[in-house]
Amino acid sequence: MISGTGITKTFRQRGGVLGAREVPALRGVDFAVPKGGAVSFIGESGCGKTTLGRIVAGLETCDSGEIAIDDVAMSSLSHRRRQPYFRRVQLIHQDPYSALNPTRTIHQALAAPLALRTRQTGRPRSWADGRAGELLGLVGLDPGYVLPRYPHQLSGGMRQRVVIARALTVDPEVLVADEAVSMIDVSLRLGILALLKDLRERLGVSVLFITHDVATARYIGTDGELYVIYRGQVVERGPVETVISAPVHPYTQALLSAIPVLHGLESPGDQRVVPVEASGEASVEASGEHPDGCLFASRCPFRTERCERERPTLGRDGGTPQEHACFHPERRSVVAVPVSRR
Ligand SMILES: Nc1ncnc2c1ncn2[C@@H]1O[C@H](COP(=O)(O)OP(=O)(O)OP(=O)(O)O)[C@@H](O)[C@H]1O
Repeated sequence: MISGTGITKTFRQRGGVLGAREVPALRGVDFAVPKGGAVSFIGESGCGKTTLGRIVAGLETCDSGEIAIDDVAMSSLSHRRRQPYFRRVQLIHQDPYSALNPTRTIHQALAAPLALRTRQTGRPRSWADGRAGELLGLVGLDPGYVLPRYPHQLSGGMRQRVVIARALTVDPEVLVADEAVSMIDVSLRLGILALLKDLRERLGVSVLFITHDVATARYIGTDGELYVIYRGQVVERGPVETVISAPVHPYTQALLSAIPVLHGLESPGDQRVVPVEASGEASVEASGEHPDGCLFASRCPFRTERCERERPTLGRDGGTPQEHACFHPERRSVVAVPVSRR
């Protein structure tokens, strides 16, 4: 079990005509990934998803807040004593090509972490060779074909499976999948998602899934939780199906309404929510408009004077089944953006 409380991170960006500026990437994020569970974070580009994934995997530190692994607060440990805990959390990047050394065969890529694991667990050296084949089989690859090859000799989907196999060498308890299928050919994506789902079931590994795509979040964990993140703040959180079928925060509604559908197949609805702008950077720039108010106020069609003055926090006000950070939570029909069949 891994959890985060009040995770906050601000980056200082240099350069540009305005000189240095502070970019709040995460603003007090709370989360919990139960053992064997699936939690998805969804939001537009720049909302802080990758930063959160890196903090959870121990690759980045937060400015304030606490990460706890199996109820042990990471801040209470020295850097060295933290490492065995963070080893239980493995990050799977979106780009499987850059994650693998192009000058090493897959056998070599797996041999190093397996040699370490062999020493840690006191197993005989011969165990590592057998384990490499076992792990490749587990992720749906033929070891005889894959082991002697270099990354460029494999397809994107196969490379991502190798990256997942390498993550499994240390027997992790949590996989953090950051846009794990976004750089893979569309035809191969479903296979990788099915694999992550299968690993959850077979190995009991938890998955923290980071995506901008509602459909993949739904696929990975229909029994899990969905966190909708906007400019570093969680604005809606609840069971995946509840949040997707009955979103109450206008941002979630806008995010869902931005899903294109073919003419004639739109969801029925009577109230249109403004689609989300493509650029997260643009919304960051808009932050000056309501410095103390709701982060979404400047783009929200339902804002009131209170929203511009006060920032809502995550809670269940209004009797909704899911948590939300909105003064006007309401189920509104989401009308997907129609696109032409041609
Ligand atoms: N190392 C860094 N230095 C400065 N700013 C950063 C750094 N990493 C992230 N940021 C900024 O923090 C904000 C959140 O970035 P992050 O990559 O976490 O978002 P994201 O939701 O994962 O976006 P994307 O889907 O485009 O990767 C962005 O405004 C980004 O420009």
